[in-house]
Amino acid sequence: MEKGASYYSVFLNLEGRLCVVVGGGEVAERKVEVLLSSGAKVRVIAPQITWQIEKWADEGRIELFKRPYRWGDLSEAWLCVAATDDPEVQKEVFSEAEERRIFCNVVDKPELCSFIVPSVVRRGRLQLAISTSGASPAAARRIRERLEDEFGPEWEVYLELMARWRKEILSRDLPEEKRREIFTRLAMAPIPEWIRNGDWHYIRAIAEREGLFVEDFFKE
Ligand SMILES: C[C@@]1(CC(=O)O)C2=NC(=C\c3[nH]c(c(CCC(=O)O)c3CC(=O)O)Cc3[nH]c(c(CC(=O)O)c3CCC(=O)O)/C=C3\N/C(=C\2)[C@@H](CCC(=O)O)[C@]3(C)CC(=O)O)/[C@H]1CCC(=O)O
Ligand SMILES: NC(=O)c1ccc[n+]([C@@H]2O[C@H](COP(=O)([O-])OP(=O)(O)OC[C@H]3O[C@@H](n4cnc5c(N)ncnc54)[C@H](O)[C@@H]3O)[C@@H](O)[C@H]2O)c1
Repeated sequence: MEKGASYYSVFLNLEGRLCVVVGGGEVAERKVEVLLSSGAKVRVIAPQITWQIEKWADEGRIELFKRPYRWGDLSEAWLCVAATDDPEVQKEVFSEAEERRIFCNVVDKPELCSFIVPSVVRRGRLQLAISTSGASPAAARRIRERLEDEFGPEWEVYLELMARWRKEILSRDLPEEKRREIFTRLAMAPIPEWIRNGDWHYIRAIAEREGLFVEDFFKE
């Protein structure tokens, strides 16, 4: 059985960092969209582009070089994506990336990728990233759809609440063990379910028990 790479999962902070996408078709567009939502500075290099990529360029959200890729285009990049329909160009982009030690996603060749992109469920600060290590992108999508049903929008609210409580608890002068006990108690409570059902009184009760504040969080 073909084994493939054993990938290392990370969450990159791309805020303000240049990411170069070579190619401007449907797949490039999908990759650009995710890069933009991660705060990356995006440069697209392609002679033909989708209307959406054109629109992002017109709005100044991305930089667009409307021409074929040439060696040197990756010089300032932190990360790149090769999303053309030309296998030769894909190889050239990958070899420039390797030479410059820039991570490169070659969308039609998992063997050439130095990183691959997961399927993601996003709920505010929660991200569930799913990968099949390239075995089946369609299966990754299916798993995402199942997780989307299980982890609804209430998880965004829940994590805002937990982040706020965590900050408050950390500001108390408590021994680490005590703190951990509180975090565990809060994490074990079915708070997302209560949020979903609008059971604010349960949430208020658990907060009060821990001496936490919720009044201005839920505007009923
Ligand atoms: C997760 C997601 C993120 C994203 O693209 O940003 C993603 N592909 C998605 C969807 C998707 N891609 C394809 C289909 C059609 C069905 C099918 O072929 O299965 C569907 C399903 C659909 O569109 O419904 C076709 C396809 N994809 C790749 C190849 C080449 C090959 O495998 O050889 C071909 C054949 C091309 C052809 O022959 O024409 C390769 C890759 N696609 C990956 C990621 C990486 C591995 C991810 C993993 O498995 O862990 C990897 C290795 C490289 C990379 O792109 O990073 C996104 C899910 C979005 C969502 O959640 O809905
Ligand atoms: N990874 C994935 O999720 C996934 C999904 C579907 C398809 N694919 C594969 O990804 C590839 C791209 O798919 P698509 O539908 O976006 O293709 P497409 O035909 O819509 O777009 C190809 C793009 O490549 C550009 N291009 C061609 N030569 C170039 C060059 N020398 N320099 C710069 N840009 C150049 C074109 O201008 C065009 O914008 C295909 O090989 C496809 O099989 C990958």
